[in-house]
Amino acid sequence: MSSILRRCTKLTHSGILSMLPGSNGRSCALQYFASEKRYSTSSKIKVDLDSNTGVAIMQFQSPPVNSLSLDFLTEFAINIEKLELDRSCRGVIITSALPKVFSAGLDILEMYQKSPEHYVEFWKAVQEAWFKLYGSSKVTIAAINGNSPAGGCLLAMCCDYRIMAENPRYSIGLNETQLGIVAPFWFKDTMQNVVGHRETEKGLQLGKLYTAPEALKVGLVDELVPEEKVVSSAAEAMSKWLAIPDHARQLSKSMMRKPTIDRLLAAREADITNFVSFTSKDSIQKSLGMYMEMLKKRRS
Ligand SMILES: CCCCCCC/C=C/C(=O)SCCNC(=O)CCNC(=O)[C@H](O)C(C)(C)COP(=O)(O)OP(=O)(O)OC[C@H]1O[C@@H](n2cnc3c(N)ncnc32)[C@H](O)[C@@H]1OP(=O)(O)O
Repeated sequence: MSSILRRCTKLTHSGILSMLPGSNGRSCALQYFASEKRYSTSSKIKVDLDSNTGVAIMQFQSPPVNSLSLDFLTEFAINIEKLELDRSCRGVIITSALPKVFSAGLDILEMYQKSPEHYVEFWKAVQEAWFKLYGSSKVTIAAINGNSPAGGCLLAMCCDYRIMAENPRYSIGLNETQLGIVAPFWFKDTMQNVVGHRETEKGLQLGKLYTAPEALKVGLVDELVPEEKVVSSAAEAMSKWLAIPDHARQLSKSMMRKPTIDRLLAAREADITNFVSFTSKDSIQKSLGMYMEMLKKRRS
C-alpha cells in the first residue's frame, strides 16, 4: 500500500482521485489509473480496485446523506461479495464521497409507513450487508470522513480498523434509543466486540453519539487524522495489515468473529419477525415520524 502513497494520490470529497504535489504529477496519475479497475458504476457506491496493491476503495455516493436504503444495502452486499470472491483483492477501504457524512445509518423511510412485506425485505438486506462485511476475509478499513450514526456506525464497526476525521463536529455511535427504537442484539454484539461491555451498555442506553475525540478515547475508532488525510492514512494502515500472511490473519479474524456471526445465523428468522412486529407498532411508527419531523425542522 505504500505504493499507493508513493503514487501521491489522495481522495477528495468529490470522489475524484487528485494529485498531491509531487515531482512528476502527470506520470504519477497515469500510473495510478493504469492499475485501477472500476468495479461498480452504480449510482450509490463506487468501487475501484488497484490491481497492483490488491486494495479496493469503496466510496459511498448517495446524496444527501448516504442513508442505507434497501437499494443501497443490496448494492453494498453485492459489491462486498464480489470483492470477497476476487482473489486479487486483499483489502477494502470504505469511505464517503459526500462532504460531512460517512453514512446517516438506516434509511428511516424504509421503516416508516411501509408494508410488513417491505419490512421483511428491508431487514433481510440489513442482515445480509452485515453478514458480508462482518464476515469478510479481506482486511477492511473504515475511513470515516463525516458523521456516522447508527447503521453508519455499525458498518464502520464491522471493519477491522477505523480511522476518523479529527473534526470534533463529527460524531459516531448507536443512537437508536434517541429515535425511540432499540438496536438489535447483533448491533450490540458488534459494538461490544469493539469497545467492551460497560461502554456498550452506556452507549446503547443513552443512544450516545460520540464526538470524534470521545470515540478515540473509548476505542470506538482507532485513529484520528486531519480530514484530508483520512483515506491516505487508511492506505498506510492497510499496508501494515497486509504485511501479515493472509491465511494466518484470516483464520484469526474468523476465530474472533465466528461466535457473533453464528449467533445471528441461529436467530435470523426470529430477528426478522421481531423487527417486523416492532416496526409495525403504532408507537414506533409515531416515534419514527416525530424523528423525521425533527430532522426537517432542524434543517429549516
Ligand atoms: C423500528 C425498529 C428498529 C429496529 C432497529 C433499527 C436500527 C436502526 C438503525 C438506524 O440506522 S436508524 C437511523 C439513525 N440515523 C440517524 O439518527 C441520523 C439522522 N440524520 C442526521 O443526524 C443528519 O441527517 C446527519 C447524518 C448528521 C447529516 O446532517 P446534515 O445536516 O448534513 O443533513 P440533514 O439536513 O439532517 O439531512 C438531509 C436530508 O436527509 C434526511 N435524512 C437524514 N438522515 C436520514 C436517515 N437516516 N434516513 C432517511 N433520511 C434521512 C433528512 O431528513 C433530510 O431530508 P430533507 O429534509 O432534505 O427531506
